[in-house]
Amino acid sequence: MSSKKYAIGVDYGTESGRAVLVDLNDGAEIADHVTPYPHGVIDEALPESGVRLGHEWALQHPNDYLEVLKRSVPAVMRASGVDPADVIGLGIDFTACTMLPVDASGEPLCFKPELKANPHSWVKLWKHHAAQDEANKINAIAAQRGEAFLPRYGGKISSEWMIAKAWQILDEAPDVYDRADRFMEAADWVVNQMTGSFARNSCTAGYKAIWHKKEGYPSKDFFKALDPRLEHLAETKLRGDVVPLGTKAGELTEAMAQAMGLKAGIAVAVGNVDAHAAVPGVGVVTPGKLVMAMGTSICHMLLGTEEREVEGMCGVVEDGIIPGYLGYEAGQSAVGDIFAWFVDNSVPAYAHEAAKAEGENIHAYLERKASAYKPGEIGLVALDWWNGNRSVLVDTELSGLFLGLTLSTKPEEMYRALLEATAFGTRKIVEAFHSNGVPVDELYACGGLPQKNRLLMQIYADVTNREIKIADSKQTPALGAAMFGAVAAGAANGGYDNIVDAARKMARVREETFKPIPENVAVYEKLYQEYNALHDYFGRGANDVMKRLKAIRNAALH
Ligand SMILES: Nc1ncnc2c1ncn2[C@@H]1O[C@H](COP(=O)(O)OP(=O)(O)O)[C@@H](O)[C@H]1O
Ligand SMILES: O=C(CO)[C@@H](O)[C@@H](O)COP(=O)(O)O
Repeated sequence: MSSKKYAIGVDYGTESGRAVLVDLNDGAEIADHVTPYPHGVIDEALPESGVRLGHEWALQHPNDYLEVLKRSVPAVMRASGVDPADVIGLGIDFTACTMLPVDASGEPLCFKPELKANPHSWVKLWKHHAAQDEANKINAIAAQRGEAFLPRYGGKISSEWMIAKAWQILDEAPDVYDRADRFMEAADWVVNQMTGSFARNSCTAGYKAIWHKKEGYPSKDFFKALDPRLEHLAETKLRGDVVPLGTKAGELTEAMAQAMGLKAGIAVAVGNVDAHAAVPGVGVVTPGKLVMAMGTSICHMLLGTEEREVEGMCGVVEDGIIPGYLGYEAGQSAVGDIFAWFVDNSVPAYAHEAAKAEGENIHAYLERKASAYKPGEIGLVALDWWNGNRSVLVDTELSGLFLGLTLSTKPEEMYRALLEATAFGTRKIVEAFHSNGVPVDELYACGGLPQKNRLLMQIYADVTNREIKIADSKQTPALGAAMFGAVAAGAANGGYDNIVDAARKMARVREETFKPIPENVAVYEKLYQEYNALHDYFGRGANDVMKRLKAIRNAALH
């Protein structure tokens, strides 16, 4: 045992989970290890039974999450050579709302032989979008009843969230609904597997399950108005104490400690949302600083001192990110995913070959070629709705659009247009907050994208006309999760008593920042007006062609 103390943060992403061992003195990331989920994202057919899934479905296998603990935690311990006796706490962060039905002992219903061929018994991943009908009804009924919670979620409850997903289970698989003792966030379920605790964290409950610190869940009357069978949802299948971030959920059990190569009894913090854990991870503990967790999607987080209504925000939750502040969240449901789609589906062989000849990956090749253009020179504008629109329109039925294509358009121009489109989407969000009394003075970026694509970051600075600071940490959500693990352990055990102290000691940003270039800002201002016009035309009902196309496609499929 040494005088140095450590915590482990485990970050559960969409495709993989990673464990990071962190030095509690300065936040140094001593070792990290990634475990790709053995079953990945299940969006075509169920494992074993082969049952086919519908459009917009996205499931996961709960055992994959435990695999991450069993493979990646021992791997970081081995690689670091740190004595397990010096690891005092563990925290996790997760995609959300990623939810699953479990029985009274916490066993996922998809483990039961008689239920495993039913898709509704599996984990519904955050990007499972098949509960849109339920979400539409939730919104219509909540608006009609004048429910006070609706403005706190930007006027719309998303199909990605807990109530819509639970209701979809009831609608389509009432037997699975009846068998479910609880619906749990995967974040809370993994903590349950490590500790035995059924505590629910206030972050996922607040942002994803319409829970409020003072008012709790929506009323029984509201649930009954949705469907009489849902009347008791909150006190039955959503029951469990909702506790603040940084709370110790419990202690690591003997069995899990053995499997993970750690000491039994160490503090395990309640779970957190990946994007939200990144906020203290970049050292943001005060208002005015918008944190962008940039990867397959972007989540935008911001602290405020007052509760404001902001169109299309994902939510405002008291203490939802940092205790003492209102935590605001907005987001874009596809960003890196759009670039991935483009390189996988729309880049011709000659470009792939040229990239290969240069020894570059295809993104780096397209970034280099796209950097040769000045803003405006490509003559294209795109709408970044390949996975629907999460903010500010909150509509998963919207889809992508390219405008300005000609016979001479090159793949790198289209790539640049997509980078710009996602930047315009972020600007829309920045403006929604800023003009509604939640100031955005600076941007902070973390996640995979800022490290992968400099052009992208410069475009974001130019389009938003704001300086962007970049997290020094490569694994910012995991660092944030480890900080909460240290808070769960407490200062008396070598950790911290609160997240602000932990962030001050452990978080860093890089010296280099991305600053807006005035001549680029001026051109992007014009392009943004064009984006905005298209955004409103296709997104606010003037032309619902995107929805009609989906309806025609659905009819053709049946
Ligand atoms: N050079 C690049 N430029 C832009 N996007 C990239 C580049 N390389 C990979 N991507 C995209 O980054 C995303 C992965 O981001 P990352 O932060 O690592 O993952 P996650 O969001 O799952 O945590 C993928 O969607 C991928 O298409
Ligand atoms: O919805 C949220 C956060 O609210 C995210 O968990 C979800 O967008 C997934 O994020 P990543 O793409 O894994 O960064």
